Parts: sequence; structure tokens; C-alpha cells
Amino acid sequence: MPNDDIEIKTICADLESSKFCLLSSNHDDEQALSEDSGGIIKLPKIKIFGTGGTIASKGASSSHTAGYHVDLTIQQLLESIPDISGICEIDYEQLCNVDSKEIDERSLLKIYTGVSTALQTCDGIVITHGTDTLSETTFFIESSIDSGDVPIVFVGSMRPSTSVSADGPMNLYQAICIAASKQSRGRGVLVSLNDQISAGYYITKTNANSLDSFNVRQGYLGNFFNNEVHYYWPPAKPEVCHKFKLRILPNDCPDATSMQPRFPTVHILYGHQSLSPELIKLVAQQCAGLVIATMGAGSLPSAVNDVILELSIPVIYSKRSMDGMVPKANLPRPHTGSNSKPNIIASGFLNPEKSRILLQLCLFERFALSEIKNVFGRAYGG
Ligand SMILES: NC(=O)C[C@H](N)C(=O)O
Repeated sequence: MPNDDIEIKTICADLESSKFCLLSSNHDDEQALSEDSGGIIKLPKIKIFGTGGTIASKGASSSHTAGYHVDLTIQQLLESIPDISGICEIDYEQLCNVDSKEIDERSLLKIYTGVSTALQTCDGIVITHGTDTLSETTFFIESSIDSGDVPIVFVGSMRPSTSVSADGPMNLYQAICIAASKQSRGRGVLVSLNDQISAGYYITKTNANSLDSFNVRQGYLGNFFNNEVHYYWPPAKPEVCHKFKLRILPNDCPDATSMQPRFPTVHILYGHQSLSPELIKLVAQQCAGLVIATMGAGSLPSAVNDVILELSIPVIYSKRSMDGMVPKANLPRPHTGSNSKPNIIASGFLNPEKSRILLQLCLFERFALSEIKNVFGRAYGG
């Protein structure tokens, strides 16, 4: 029986070398609407998690865009957006309600658990989050969860809910539409902000104040305008992302009843002229791994390199510069005759905060140094 819903088009008139593409005749399915056998429209199920941030904040007056505090629940936030009852079915949950500077491993694991559970039953997930550390959470979730086709859309705002022209309600509305759109399937972790759709793995906050606060050198994935989702590219996930399985064992949890693991401590130090080798020694005693925002593409004073080469912990050389990369070729090597193991790893294009999370995940999984190098090697470091 021919299927009338499918239109077969010949791209090339020459039948010998022709290619066929299958096009569904129903092209205007902006939302993931589908009919069951009884002809009843089934709306996509979207789970919305609230975690706080400026999007959930109130300021002293409508002209204040600083000095505000988190004060709105996810339910109150949802009351501020246009009607979405024709777009999707929603269910919401407050995971925490904090400025994103307070997001720690506990909150990350709450988000991880919430997302993993919701993936069993939902067609899309939306997470409200402060923008300051949003890129760390999106990087963590993309690195630890394989969401298959289900999009996970993070959203925040730059102005508090009380300000004139608050951007939160529109950003949240757009995030829900993006999560409900069939076009978002198979795209992993996304970020919706200021009408732009970006990959959660690559995003970086580059402006501390403006509405156009995120910048992605790898390019935006799409844009939302006037109720329409437009993607520039077909579905894709970050090629270089290492997926961790996060096997949480009782031994990893200080409190066995809560099964809340403790991630290994990794600190970040900022490179600068006259960086003290003594500071490196002091900090290295307090952590399982270290990340350094080096100058240029891996430069640190020779005295600092010498101290680092003597450490027994892995040290990631990342960069202060927003763009560019730290290649392996720029790493200092142990002096001839020295016994020190090459414990220094290049971050590739990963910035210090993403390198920190990646190293934590590697150490949590008890990876050997060579495996850690391979993981960073995917991001063109190692
Ligand atoms: N725009 C914001 O969301 C900034 C806020 N301090 C936060 O990260 O929670």
C-alpha cells in the first residue's frame, strides 16, 4: 500500500544516478503534536525544573537591574508567561532556588537525578538557572547524560522579574516552545537566551550585564522569533564530548543513606606575571587536581612549571584568553634525568571552569593519567 503521507522526490533528473529523499507531507509541525489512533491530539510532555537565578529574582524597584535577590518559585515564573496549553503539557518541580553562585555538587546531582528521571517519561525538559554558572551546569549535564532524542533546554535571564522589560518571561516561554518542538529532538543540551539557541556544551557567558550575555564561537544553533523555532543546522551533538556513566558507589558517598557522592576537589588558579610557585605548592596540598588559567596558549613562569612538574596530581593547563586553545606542543616537559611523571595535561579549547568539571568527572571515575589525557585529547588537548 503506498503511503500518501510520504512524498518521494527525485533530486536528479538522470535516473541512473538519482537520489531519493523522503519528505513528510506534514511540514508545518512546529510543535511536536501527534495524533493517536483515535484522532486525539497528543501534546508533548515537558518537565520544567526551577533552580533560581536572576530569572527568579526581584529587585528594589523597576529601574533596578542589580542588587536583587531570588524570590520567585517556578510556579510563579510560569504564571508570568503566555498561555502554553495549546503547545504542550507541563509538569514542574522546584529543585532548589538560589543564585547560581550557590550551585554546588549537591545541586548538580539534584539536577542530574531530576533530568535522568524525567527522561523516562518526557518529550522535553526545561531548566531555569542563573546565568553566571549556567555553562558549568550545561557542560556537566551534557557530559554525564545521554538524553537520546529528548532536548534539555536551559534558560535564564539578565534582568530581574521586577525590572522594566524583564527578559525572563519571554526567555522561559521560548525555552518551553523549543523543548516542545520536534525540530529540537536529538540536539542534547541547549541554551535559550535572548532569542538565540546555543549548544550547552560550548556556551560561555561573555558579558556580565547585557541581555546578549552568551557568546558561542562555534556559532548559534538557531533562533526563536515570533513563535517560530529556526535551526541553522540539522540535529547534532558536540563531537568532542566525552560521556561519563557516573557510577555512584556507596564508598563515594560520605553519607551512605543519602547516596550523595563527594566529587574530588579540583581548584582553579589564575596565571599572571610573577605568579608565585609557593602558591601552587600550597593549593596543590588541598586538592586532587588543579586547573591553571595560563597566559596565552600555556605560558607560565619557568619556576612555576618546575614546581608543577614535581607534583603528583594532574594539572590542566587551560587559558585566560576566551578564544583559542592550549595545545599539547606547548606543555613543559620534565628535565632530562628527572623522575617526575608527565602530570601536565593541555585543556585544548576548554576554558578553566569546564576543564575543572571534566577533571572532576575523570577523577570521580578513577581514570588513570593516560585516560585523563585521552579525554582532554578529544577537546584537542591531552
Ligand atoms: N543573570 C543571572 O542569572 C545572574 C545571577 N547572579 C545568577 O547567576 O544567578
